[in-house]
Amino acid sequence: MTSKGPEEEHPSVTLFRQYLRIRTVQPKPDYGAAVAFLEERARQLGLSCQKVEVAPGYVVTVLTWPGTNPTLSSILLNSHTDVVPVFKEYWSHDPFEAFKDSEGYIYARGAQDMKCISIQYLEAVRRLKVEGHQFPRTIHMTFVPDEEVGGHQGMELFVQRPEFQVLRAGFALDEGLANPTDAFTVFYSERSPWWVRITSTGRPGHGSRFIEDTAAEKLAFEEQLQSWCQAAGEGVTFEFGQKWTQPQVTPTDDSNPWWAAFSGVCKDLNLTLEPEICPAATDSRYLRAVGVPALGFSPMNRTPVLLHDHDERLHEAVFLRGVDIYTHLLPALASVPALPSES
Ligand SMILES: CSCC[C@H](NC=O)C(=O)O
Ligand SMILES: [Zn+2]
Ligand SMILES: [Zn+2]
Repeated sequence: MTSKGPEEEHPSVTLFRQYLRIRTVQPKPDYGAAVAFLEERARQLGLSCQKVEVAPGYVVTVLTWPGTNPTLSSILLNSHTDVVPVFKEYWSHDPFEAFKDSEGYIYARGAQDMKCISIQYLEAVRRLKVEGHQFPRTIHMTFVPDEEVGGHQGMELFVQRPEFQVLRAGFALDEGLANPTDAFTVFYSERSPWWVRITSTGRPGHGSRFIEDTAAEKLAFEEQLQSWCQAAGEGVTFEFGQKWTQPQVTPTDDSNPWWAAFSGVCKDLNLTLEPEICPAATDSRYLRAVGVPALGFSPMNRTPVLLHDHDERLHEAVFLRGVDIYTHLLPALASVPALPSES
């Protein structure tokens, strides 16, 4: 796809670039500006907009497109609003300018992780609404803060709130990763993060030894740490910065009607899926832990994995193809017939 001049730019791309310019960058994200942007989108789309302040200054914004059958559970489309910091000196362009080069690559922090997805959800819903569609299941879009620092002031609190219960989420989509090949990655589970802080009050100097990443999977790992600290002598302690112990798997076979709908659409569109366990933690873990099956999916094929990297970028054609893909996925997901538990 050749690049178009600004006057010819696809409006979905223009909206994406506007959202990328909002500085929701850790450690001091401008969440107020993101919420205002989303409220305006809700107004434009004729959707209700609910703001749930899960902690002071931490708002989860929920845009809702009601379905025709309120007895059915809903589809939850999740994205986080925060982005990771930048080392500006290593970027070819200002990471908050959303510069588009002559080939159509959009450079910005959040271009892959994951402001693209937020706008793709919104633009897919807009298209479907304009075409006059309505589906049995309600579609909620949740825009959550704090994911990049663990989600403790975001999704972790939100799933415990009455406002979350009221959504009656039956299935969720959340972030995945770009895939440099022709295929699309989809995550059905995650590694469980165990972040360990070891404190040694012994002799000064560099007393640390980095832990092999696979060791955290061993059931006896905590005891091993305990014994290492004891063996090291008085005044050596450890604490967990994160310790996730509720790994859940979303089934990827046709016994799961959500998977059947999701993978069926991908098949119809001739998209090759690569189902994997996510090598990192996302807000999906909080959703799965409260019983909501979730898939991590960022529709970016033929795209190098550049999240958190310098020069994070996404081609506008890949972005627009993602809007198309959600435009096909949402009708199928929001039309999944009543589950046995719903009848
Ligand atoms: C699907 S990989 C991305 C997951 C990751 N979560 C926090 O590090 C993030 O950067 O948002
Ligand atoms: Zn992310
Ligand atoms: Zn990230």
